Amino acid sequence: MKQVAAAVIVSEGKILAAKRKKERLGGGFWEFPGGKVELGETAKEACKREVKEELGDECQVYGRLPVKRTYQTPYGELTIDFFWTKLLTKNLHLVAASEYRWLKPTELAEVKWLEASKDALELIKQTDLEKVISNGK
Ligand SMILES: Nc1nc2c([nH]c(=O)n2[C@H]2C[C@H](O)[C@@H](COP(=O)(O)OP(=O)(O)OP(=O)(O)O)O2)c(=O)[nH]1
Repeated sequence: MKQVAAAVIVSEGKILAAKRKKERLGGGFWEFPGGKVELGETAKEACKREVKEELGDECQVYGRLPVKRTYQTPYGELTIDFFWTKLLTKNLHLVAASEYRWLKPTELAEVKWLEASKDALELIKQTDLEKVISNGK
């Protein structure tokens, strides 16, 4: 089974959404930056690495979102770990996605998300984002 780590990046009350390039699986749909966990790495480490690869930025990874982990998708069965994440420098190089948007929780439904990201979206809407990434954890 494919194991995936995804970053729910929070900044000033907004969440970073990325649009997958057309030619990729799930192309044209929106997702949280991330990708497959590699051999010998934890999901949290993969989350950090993918943010660096896809956005060119360092980040701080906080806790896991308490949502379902296993999803049946058109691309097979996936285990996805979503992590609350904060960028440390905001030097975004938009390398991996075709487009990015910072969305308020109330605006998340304005883009078409991958099906397996939807539990995370629901949870985000119910969460006080200030609390999630405060305390310098
Ligand atoms: N990053 C991410 N992937 C998601 C989300 N929701 C969801 O279903 N996925 C799926 C899409 C893909 O099938 C899989 C992620 O794998 P990927 O192909 O993007 O991984 P990767 O970046 O390592 O890709 P590659 O190097 O093989 O191109 O997880 C999400 O919110 N974020």
